Amino acid sequence: MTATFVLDGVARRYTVPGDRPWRRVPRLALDGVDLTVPAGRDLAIVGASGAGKSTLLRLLLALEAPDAGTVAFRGDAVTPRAPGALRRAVGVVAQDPGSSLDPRLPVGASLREPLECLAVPGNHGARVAELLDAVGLDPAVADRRPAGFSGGERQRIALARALAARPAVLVGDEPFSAVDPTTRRRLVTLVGDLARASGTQLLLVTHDLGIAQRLCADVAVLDAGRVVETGPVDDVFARPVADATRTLLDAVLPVGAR
Ligand SMILES: Nc1ncnc2c1ncn2[C@@H]1O[C@H](COP(=O)(O)OP(=O)(O)OP(=O)(O)O)[C@@H](O)[C@H]1O
Repeated sequence: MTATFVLDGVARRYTVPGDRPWRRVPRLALDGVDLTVPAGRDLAIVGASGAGKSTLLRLLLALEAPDAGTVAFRGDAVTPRAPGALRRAVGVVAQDPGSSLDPRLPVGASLREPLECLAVPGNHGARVAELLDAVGLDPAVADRRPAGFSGGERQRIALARALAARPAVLVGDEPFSAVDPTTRRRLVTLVGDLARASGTQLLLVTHDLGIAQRLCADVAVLDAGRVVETGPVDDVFARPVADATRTLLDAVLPVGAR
């Protein structure tokens, strides 16, 4: 079966302010990344702050082009100019639900948007009600604007929006970080259940190794712009090979210990 994503020798360079106001220096956010995401295998991308995780997602989503190397989605090269089938097949949920929900629109209209943009057949009103119900909200709230919801509720709505057009792949950049631990636990279970029910493949960036293990079969560890370890999440966490993986595992605070 064709892999969902294949990255081959991908590099991404930004220029950032240097030691003088007029100086700009290059910073390599991704440095020769080779990564294959097989179809049907949920993948967590983990790594320290600044390792390049969000940059990797932006390239996978064809929001930015690599400076070197190629990104392919289901066998076809993707770039911002030629995203191909990517936009239709992938739902995206960001860390900050505010960024995916228009504050001026009632949430029902926000949920309808992807259905209309992608000309999804069927009754959109009924689908919106079904989505709100699936994420544990009363469909009657469709008339309210995002400001009328808590952070956790907004994150649920953002999730419903990302799943609205029944994407083959759900890409999330820290989608559970903006909520309290109880809501997070509920959302993690919800995402797992919804993804399983609809056969949606998950591709998640997370700092939370527990979430990575709970939701994903595989993990890729990023360090300083390189993939330093990949494999089944249980194996990698039980027998880490890369120093960066060990450092991440050592940093997890066990509850109950002092
Ligand atoms: N638009 C940009 N302009 C300049 N530098 C950038 C830009 N985006 C990312 N970088 C730099 O590239 C590197 C990787 O950033 P990225 O956001 O991908 O890391 P990350 O692993 O997602 O970090 P975090 O976990 O803190 O979100 C960092 O050094 C960052 O400062």
